[in-house]
Amino acid sequence: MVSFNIEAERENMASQNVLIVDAFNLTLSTEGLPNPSIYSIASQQKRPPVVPCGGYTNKKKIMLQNLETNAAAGARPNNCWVESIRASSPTHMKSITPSLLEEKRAWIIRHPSALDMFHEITEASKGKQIVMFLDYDGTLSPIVENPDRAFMSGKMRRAVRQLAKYFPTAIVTGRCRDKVYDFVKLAELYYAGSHGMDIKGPTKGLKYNQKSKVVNFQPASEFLPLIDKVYKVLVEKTKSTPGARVENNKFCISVHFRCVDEKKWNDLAQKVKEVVNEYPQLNWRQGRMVMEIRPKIEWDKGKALEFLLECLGFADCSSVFPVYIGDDTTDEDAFKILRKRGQGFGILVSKFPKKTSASYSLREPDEVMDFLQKLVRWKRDSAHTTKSKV
Ligand SMILES: O=P(O)(O)OC[C@H]1O[C@H](O[C@H]2O[C@H](CO)[C@@H](O)[C@H](O)[C@H]2O)[C@H](O)[C@@H](O)[C@@H]1O
Repeated sequence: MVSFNIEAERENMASQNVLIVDAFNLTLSTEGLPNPSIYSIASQQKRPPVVPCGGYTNKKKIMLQNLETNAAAGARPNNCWVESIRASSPTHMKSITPSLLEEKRAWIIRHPSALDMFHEITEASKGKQIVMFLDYDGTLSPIVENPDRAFMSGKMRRAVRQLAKYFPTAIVTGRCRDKVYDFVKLAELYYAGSHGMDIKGPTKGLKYNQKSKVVNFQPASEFLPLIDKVYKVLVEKTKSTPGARVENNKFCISVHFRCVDEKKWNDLAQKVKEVVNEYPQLNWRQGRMVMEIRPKIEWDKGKALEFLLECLGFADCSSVFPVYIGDDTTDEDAFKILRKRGQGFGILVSKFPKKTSASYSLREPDEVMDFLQKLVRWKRDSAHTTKSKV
């Protein structure tokens, strides 16, 4: 039986900018498009072809608006984007109806809980080397208002430490690598910061494969001075917007609006857009109540995943089983790569139906921890069984 807390669902939808619209009889999907975030009905002339999205049926539709498309086209920030976030906030959103609950059930069938499907997942991994990829915010730590206080719990840290004893483990995050290391504090992990643009291998040597290489990779290093400069400009430009916060993530910049009065969202987006428009080498996309500004290079979390597999000596290996767990639109790049390779699985952390290329779901960081602990117990038990047979 699927049950969920409506208020929590609303908050989650609001924080991830998903809008459920009664009035439109359209179904939009981001299938097959680069970096899907949110597609807008209002920007129909510009939006890429619409593909029916089989899962979302009936009168209620998920309306998606792609900020990145607008940004790339040099458009003004789309009012529809602000409207979509506003309309999905707890105070504005319409009630959750039986048909939405029905959609939720249908979604869970397509993206079942990785905890419920644990046996199937481990069966599929048999004889293969599991490699773990973990996003940070919203996956290992709960979403909080102040990004500097997004601490992971001691229990979660112990779970990740145990995990890394059995499987090569990487943190793949939009954050600056040093900052995420300060939160995670585990030297035995691989870290891919700035959405994969800053990758470093373990400082505490762990060798899983004789072919593995030392890792230290920064594909956007020439953008460093530009990012620094634009960060300063954005701080200056947004300082008059109460609650706005600009975070320097080394190779990218986050402009947070979680604490900004929603009446000011449009203004803020306009300011950010004006700055980004002056630098054709940069673009932006949307995360959870955040605008992410980054270099226009062909690099993302999916590419980082492939790069790390290669470093670990698993480039053309059919016996590797990558598992990627993440909650944000930027994690979709990695989920897609796994589908394309036909290896391993993506697990989306979300409490509500959301278009995703992940195969499974987990509702929140606590469930991620349960899953990681279960994986460690399973590995320990199977190692024990193998030994006793010998
Ligand atoms: O790839 P991730 O590890 O998920 O990082 C993406 C962004 O996460 C952080 O922002 C998000 O979490 C904050 C703390 O819970 C929250 O306040 C914010 O609204 C979220 O968007 C981080 O601060 C950003 O720099 C990352 O890019």
